[in-house]
Amino acid sequence: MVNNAVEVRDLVVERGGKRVLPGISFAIPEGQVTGLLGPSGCGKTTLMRAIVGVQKLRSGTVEVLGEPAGSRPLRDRVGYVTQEASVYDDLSVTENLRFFARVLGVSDDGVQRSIDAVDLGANAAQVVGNLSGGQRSRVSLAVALLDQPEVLVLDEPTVGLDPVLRRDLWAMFHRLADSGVAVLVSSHVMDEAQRCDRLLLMREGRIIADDTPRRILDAAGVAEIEDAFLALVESGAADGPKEGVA
Ligand SMILES: Nc1ncnc2c1ncn2[C@@H]1O[C@H](COP(=O)(O)OP(=O)(O)OP(=O)(O)O)[C@@H](O)[C@H]1O
Repeated sequence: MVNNAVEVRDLVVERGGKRVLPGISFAIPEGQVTGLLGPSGCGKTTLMRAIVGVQKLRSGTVEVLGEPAGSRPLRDRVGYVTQEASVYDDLSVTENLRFFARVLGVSDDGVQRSIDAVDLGANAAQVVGNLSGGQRSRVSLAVALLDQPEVLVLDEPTVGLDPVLRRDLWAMFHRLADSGVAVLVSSHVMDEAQRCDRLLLMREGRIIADDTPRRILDAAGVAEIEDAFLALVESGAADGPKEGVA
């Protein structure tokens, strides 16, 4: 049986006076890579913020590993990588990792393991300020991996990466999932959909599909997720809240 790492019920979030999430419910299983896909501005980041517990909720509940999102017992069990690299530009890759390892109480073995996991071994001694955008975001990812989280939330981790690196990162997400981690990856690029075990398709704050890529394609009778998305929008699936927790 697949256990759910995250359960969201009737979640309503308002930002700047606007209802960004109008009341959504869904679950994210452990041991799988779940893709959160939808156009820019549809609410992906807001939803991820709610899952990691840094977003004020208007109503509804978000449970992670059986605990309220953001609660103390989850501190070292949930990893979050934002779109902005949150590392020190004037330190090298290794120095950054050592710094955060000390803060988190992780041994130096963890530093090397994290650097290897994101394939930055060749850049380990380089100052982060001199790295490319994609390399910098991989340093943030390495930091998030330090304490071996059970839930890993990644906001558009593959933006701007070349195809080889993208492929390698997706392979790493699947390795983590195979070890039991619930990996949630957002993207506004629909062609990343096929790399996910499950998909949450999102539009204007609502989840319009929650299933495997195969079943979403079959249900719409199309070959591409982008076409399935369009078919769901045209069929009106995007107009009302989707009921139930998968
Ligand atoms: N700090 C904020 N104050 C007010 N409104 C906000 C704030 N941050 C985001 N919003 C609004 O909330 C909505 C959802 O934004 P969000 O960043 O969650 O979307 P997204 O799907 O992650 O977009 P992207 O793919 O471009 O990152 C947008 O309409 C946005 O304008």
